[in-house]
Amino acid sequence: MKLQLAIDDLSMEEALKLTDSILEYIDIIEMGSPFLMEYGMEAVRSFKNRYPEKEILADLKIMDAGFFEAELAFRAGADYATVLGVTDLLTIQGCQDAAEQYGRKIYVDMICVPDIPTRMKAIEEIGVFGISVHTGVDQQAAGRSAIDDLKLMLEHRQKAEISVAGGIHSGTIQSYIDAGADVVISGGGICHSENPRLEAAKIAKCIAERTK
Ligand SMILES: O=C(CO)[C@H](O)[C@H](O)COP(=O)(O)O
Repeated sequence: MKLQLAIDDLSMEEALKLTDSILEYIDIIEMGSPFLMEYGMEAVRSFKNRYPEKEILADLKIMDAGFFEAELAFRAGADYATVLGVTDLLTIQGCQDAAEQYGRKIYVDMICVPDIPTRMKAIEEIGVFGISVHTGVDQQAAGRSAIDDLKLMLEHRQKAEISVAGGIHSGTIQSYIDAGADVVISGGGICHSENPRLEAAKIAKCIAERTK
């Protein structure tokens, strides 16, 4: 089980300082969608250069032009790019083609997919590396959590890795671990904690105990 730090709404300076301070606890560094809107692919290049031993995920949430947009991320050094599960399967296939050409990986973000089991089957046929359960920030504000969708996706997965995001922090991580996610993603839980290093350490400790 891996821990993915999502960097969404920090400045570049804040993001580098925070990442430096918690590096030992994280496996994947996500360049979040708002962070990429602010800094573009230069953010991916900078983070890959500074942390070559870590995996970098570009959360592009691709909706169209799958090959072209995924290629932008891979050329900048991303190990993973994301595409939306609600888009056309041709777009997801384009992303997968780019991943195969560059030797990298795609995660399909299932935010707002109405019929998860049916869509998962079609997505798995494309052969993507991973599928993400995602309860978005706006959905979290309306009181939703990702745990039920995670359980549903784990029930229906064939071989894709499953990651989960949606307001996860040290107080809620245990249920996601117990359910059996392959990757847990924490953004605001770590980045907006009063003590991000302590928060990341607590999450990493729960994960380490599970994998003992
Ligand atoms: O993709 C995202 C928002 O669209 C976030 O990166 C993801 O939801 C993780 O952040 P948080 O833990 O704050 O929910």
